[in-house]
Amino acid sequence: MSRRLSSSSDYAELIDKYDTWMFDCDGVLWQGDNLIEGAVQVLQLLRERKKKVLFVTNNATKSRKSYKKKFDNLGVEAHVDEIYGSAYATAVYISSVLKLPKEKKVYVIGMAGLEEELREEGIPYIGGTDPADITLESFSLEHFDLDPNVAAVVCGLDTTVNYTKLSKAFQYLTRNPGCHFLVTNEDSTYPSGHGLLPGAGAISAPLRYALGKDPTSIGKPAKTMLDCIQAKVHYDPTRTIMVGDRLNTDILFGQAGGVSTLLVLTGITSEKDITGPNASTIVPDFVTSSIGDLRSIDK
Ligand SMILES: O=C(O)[C@H](O)[C@H](O)COP(=O)(O)O
Ligand SMILES: [Mg+2]
Repeated sequence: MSRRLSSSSDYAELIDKYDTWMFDCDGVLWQGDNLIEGAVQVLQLLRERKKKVLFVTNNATKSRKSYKKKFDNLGVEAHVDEIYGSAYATAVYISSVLKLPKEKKVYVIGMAGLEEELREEGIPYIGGTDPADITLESFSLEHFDLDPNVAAVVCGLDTTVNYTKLSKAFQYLTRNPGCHFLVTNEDSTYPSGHGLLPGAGAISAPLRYALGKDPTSIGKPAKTMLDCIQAKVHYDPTRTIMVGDRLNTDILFGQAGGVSTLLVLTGITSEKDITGPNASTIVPDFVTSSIGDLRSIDK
């Protein structure tokens, strides 16, 4: 049973109990470019109390550096080494786990953030934002030159996905022996500033169906994301809390990582998902309406 938080003493107790705060982004700190009310003040009061603040997002459209710009633009204090995105974790997974030979490259279904993190890790790639692939022309297999050096296909949230990208990815995954099928994350939906949109999981779904096989998923709740953080940050899991808006990514991620979990209802998950006959079997430790609620300790 989750503990519902509502009073300023509840929040004061919570803040005293945890030294490291892992924050999901979409649906917790913001929706699109709209900040959640009180999010900035809460991050400030945690920093004033010398708490470690980390940002752990499945959104692969941005790199850590472009996220830093978003934080700056929104007036939220954040540092690149506090930001862990699935694009970064995917690039690190390819360089440190797959260790592709240097002549090998990745075919990308995804956006600039993913490409930037691949470049940062020195991983060559094709596809992605290449205008040749962002086309409404019908795909011609007859004129398609298969690149034998493509050793992995990576699929993330891509608002320019089309039949050409899916077809090229399908060719590499079915014709290049041992070609790895990776997805940055599997979120079914994305909480934009104007409502729900299909998520990264919906972008890779056609490929999974066509291939009849599941990819390796890097983002939350996968351990690969936690490995990425633990490689850089020391924290005590018993004094760490993961704050998220999605049960099957953020809360499962926290539970798998042995840290406590706080669910907020400003994003994907709503009251009906956690109460009543159809309540999820994923049960967070704590629930509160919004991250902004924690401001009440200062009142
Ligand atoms: O479709 C997606 O990629 C997700 O909806 C989105 O990116 C989730 O981001 P997060 O809530 O983990 O910050
Ligand atoms: Mg979220």
